[in-house]
Amino acid sequence: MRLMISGGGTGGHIYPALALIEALKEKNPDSEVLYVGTEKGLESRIVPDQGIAFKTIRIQGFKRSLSLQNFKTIGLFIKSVADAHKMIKDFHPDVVVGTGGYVSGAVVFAASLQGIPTVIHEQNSVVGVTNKFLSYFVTKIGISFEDARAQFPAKKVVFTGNPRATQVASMKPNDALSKYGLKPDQPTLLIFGGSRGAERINSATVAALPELKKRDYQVLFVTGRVHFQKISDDLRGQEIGQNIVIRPYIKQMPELLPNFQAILGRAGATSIAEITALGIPSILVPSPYVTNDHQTKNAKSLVNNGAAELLTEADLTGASLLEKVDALMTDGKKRQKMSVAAKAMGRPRAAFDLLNVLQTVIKK
Ligand SMILES: CC(=O)N[C@H]1[C@@H](OP(=O)(O)OP(=O)(O)OC[C@H]2O[C@@H](n3ccc(=O)[nH]c3=O)[C@H](O)[C@@H]2O)O[C@H](CO)[C@@H](O)[C@@H]1O
Repeated sequence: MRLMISGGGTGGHIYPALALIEALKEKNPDSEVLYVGTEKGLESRIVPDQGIAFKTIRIQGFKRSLSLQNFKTIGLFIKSVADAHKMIKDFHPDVVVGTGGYVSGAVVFAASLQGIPTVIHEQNSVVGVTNKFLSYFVTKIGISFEDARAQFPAKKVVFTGNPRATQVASMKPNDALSKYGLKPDQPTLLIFGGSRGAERINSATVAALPELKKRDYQVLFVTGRVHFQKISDDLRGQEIGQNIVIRPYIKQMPELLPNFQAILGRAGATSIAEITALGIPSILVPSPYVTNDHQTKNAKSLVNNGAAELLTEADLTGASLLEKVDALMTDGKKRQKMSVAAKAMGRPRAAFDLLNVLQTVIKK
């Protein structure tokens, strides 16, 4: 198969694309893949690292309010569609896939204009702007939450789950924590705010550190690259504690994930796919800054099934974080229940189910 794929901006759009590529290479090692992203998005750091062919186009997002900038954006969109058009002509894909972000809008739209089979993948329960636009042109749409179905043309929708689930589901506990200076045999909590980090989760964690360092469990606190320097500066001279490790970003999240007894984090859709694939108990702090509050919806789908706990950003302080985390890390029975409930929601075959969708549109 010759696959052209595009997903950009944040990890939540990029990792599902990489997981789909991994599944394709497993089933069909001779496949050719070209990933199209932007220079500015996280994909320009993440994708070439994986040894995947990567090209960029320029694009920018629309402002939600009426703005002169939007005229420039329309100009850039037309140019980026033309650039994508040329890349498609050169690469001759059998299918073009978009996993979200503005860049996938230009690439998938250009492919559909050329009559090439196209598939988009929606990770969230509330559909993103780009995928909503593309849904009128594409051949098929893979979704990860049933709630998304009604927001798309019904005939095109296939429930696949999020391909990232497949990539992490097969991972077993291992000693990867030792690479970060943590003990593999000790209960460990991951605190992180999605692929870019979250300032409020970071500040609440920093406030809780003087207590966290006295605990029997370990904490891996991942700040997000942009926040790391400031946190390091703020903590300079303070004794952090042997059981706490602070990092800007984790490149090898799949191998680390099975080693956590619990996670405190945002409720981004790809994080949720990982949590449910592995059955990891979690405390979710949905970002209130995303379109239509979709992270709250993502989080509630777990909370309503007893798979996770909710901590709203409005209620998030060092003290409330500590209280929730302590309660979970010291109650093995509760974690066990949440783990079973979370795992029941997992979609470990998602990448292969999405791959099947690609194969059916190519055959057509
Ligand atoms: C602020 C924002 O717009 N967030 C959106 C973005 O979130 P975001 O990009 O944060 O995506 P998710 O939380 O869904 O996924 C983050 C991904 O990054 C990985 N990771 C994270 C940190 C790290 O150090 N290393 C690492 O590999 C995680 O393992 C996961 O695979 O896309 C999601 C999927 O469309 C949406 O649901 C979120 O609402």
